[in-house]
Amino acid sequence: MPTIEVRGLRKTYGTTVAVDHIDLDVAEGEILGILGPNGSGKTTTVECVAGLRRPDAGSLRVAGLTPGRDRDRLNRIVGVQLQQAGLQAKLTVREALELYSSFYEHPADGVALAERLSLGPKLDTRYGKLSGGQQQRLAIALALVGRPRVALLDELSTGLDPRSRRTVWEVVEDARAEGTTVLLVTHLMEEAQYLCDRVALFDRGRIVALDTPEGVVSRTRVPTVMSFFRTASGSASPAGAPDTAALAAIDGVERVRVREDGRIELGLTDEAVPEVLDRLAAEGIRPGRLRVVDATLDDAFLNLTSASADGTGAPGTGDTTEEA
Ligand SMILES: Nc1ncnc2c1ncn2[C@@H]1O[C@H](COP(=O)(O)OP(=O)(O)OP(=O)(O)O)[C@@H](O)[C@H]1O
Repeated sequence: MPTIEVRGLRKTYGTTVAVDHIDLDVAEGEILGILGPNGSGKTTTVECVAGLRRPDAGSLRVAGLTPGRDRDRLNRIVGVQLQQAGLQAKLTVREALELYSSFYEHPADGVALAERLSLGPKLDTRYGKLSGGQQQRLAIALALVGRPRVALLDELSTGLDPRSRRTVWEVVEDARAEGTTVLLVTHLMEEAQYLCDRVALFDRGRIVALDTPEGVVSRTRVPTVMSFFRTASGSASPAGAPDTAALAAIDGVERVRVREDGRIELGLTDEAVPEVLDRLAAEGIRPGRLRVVDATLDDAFLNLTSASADGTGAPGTGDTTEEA
């Protein structure tokens, strides 16, 4: 039986449908990441799983318990990190850790966890006096200090510097190694790729892909990304506006865009790469600083989700720059 089971979840706020028809299983010991554009329903889903919001329809089970109904029992086995921690400003780091440890049967050593997250020197500092990054790390420590069976982490490392982020990832990995099942929301593709066994890609309140990070990437019809600066043959200078329509017409080319820095980027099949090079050569264009790389989760995200934030764009047109 999955540790987290979501079936047919629907949640509306007035006339806004935040999520609809969400089905999601998280296996014991799994780290599942939720990705998606702003307003696609990620936080709403996590808050429903945490029992903080009541769904309009659907069913939820967390370690055999029903969020909302079994609140007290759930609070003893679930650790939650929300975007707004909602801690009292006067509470010190040490007091907060002690308070949260007291909710659980077998908590970790809170001071050691704080030290790991570089909060050792701040143990006697009040929450309200911590920097944003320190508050964020404390929220993560509080979510994990109880060695919870399930951790729900919303925007785990948003706003953290690269070193802190890496430490946070290691802390989450260690929690999983001790048996914690993790559902996390992230905007960082690197984080999803590093940490998550599977990712659920949300778009406009629905799941549009649910697979391993590699599986989601392979689902886009463009396994390869080729990019270059357009320079005239024998010259290093830019050679004017590119004919993106001609490139887009090549068989196997799915997407062409001109990035802000002028780099031309194509999403395409492997087979189309020589075709594109031939076309450029025929037109007397020398591709400058040519890069041909495998598509990443970033590319899949752009390819599979709506163009604009908050779900007003059409699916599959992930770029806001020029599109051919
Ligand atoms: N308390 C609320 N009252 C009214 N509408 C809400 C409320 N919370 C969320 N919404 C709306 O529900 C939709 C989903 O919001 P949600 O916060 O779940 O998205 P999200 O994917 O977590 O977004 P973000 O990446 O910006 O955090 C959005 O249209 C949002 O405006």
